[in-house]
Amino acid sequence: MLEAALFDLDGTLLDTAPDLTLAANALRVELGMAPMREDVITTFLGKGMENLVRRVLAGSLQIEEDAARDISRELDLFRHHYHRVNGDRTRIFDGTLDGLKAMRDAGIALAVVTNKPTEFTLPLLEQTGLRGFFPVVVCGDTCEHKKPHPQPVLHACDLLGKVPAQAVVIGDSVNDALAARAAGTAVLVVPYGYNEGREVSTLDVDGIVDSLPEAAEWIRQRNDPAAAVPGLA
Ligand SMILES: O=C(O)COP(=O)(O)O
Ligand SMILES: [Mg+2]
Repeated sequence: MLEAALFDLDGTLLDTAPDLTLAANALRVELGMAPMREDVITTFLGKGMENLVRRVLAGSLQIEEDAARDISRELDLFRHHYHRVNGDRTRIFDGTLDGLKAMRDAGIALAVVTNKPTEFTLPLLEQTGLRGFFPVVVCGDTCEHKKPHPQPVLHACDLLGKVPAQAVVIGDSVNDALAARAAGTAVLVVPYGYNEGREVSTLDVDGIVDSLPEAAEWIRQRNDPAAAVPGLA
């Protein structure tokens, strides 16, 4: 029985790419680099803020192996720019509210599991009116590891008092899929988010749902298979 749904934030609940692009380009311009297209920067999202800044500095999804290079100054600059615009052009995806309400009404415990740092996540959830849905919010700096590591997923399950077999991760990317599989939860993905430029059909998941109401229906049928097959009930 699925009793908990763990939501990715960027690309699943909220379309945050426009604000992240503004901040990324403000950083590039400040450092004397040309701004980049939003659709390209959108492919850099998913593995957390430090990875994003390394990709933005490299202008490429592939960052140099020199991942040890100290970028604390650039991270501070990015943080400053992102705080200035965070939320301004962010919008809630169609279906987010209806899907969350359907799951809440069905008694499903809801959590956010995002790679976005806490300092940007909580204001966004407040501003968009989503905070009240989530008794548990696990951010990119909550645990030692981020998605695709299973730790934040397992931590959210713990805080909700559920075991992984009772939970489904609902996300948009390879990072959600890998974290969920490693944690032992079910996993659904939406096709409208950010998957580092790749089709979600390439991912190892239990299902692709077009919207969060469809995810709520998937959970309902999974919990009550007879309901999906009239006549067998
Ligand atoms: O911060 C990121 O890189 C992406 O955040 P997400 O885990 O909510 O998609
Ligand atoms: Mg995401």
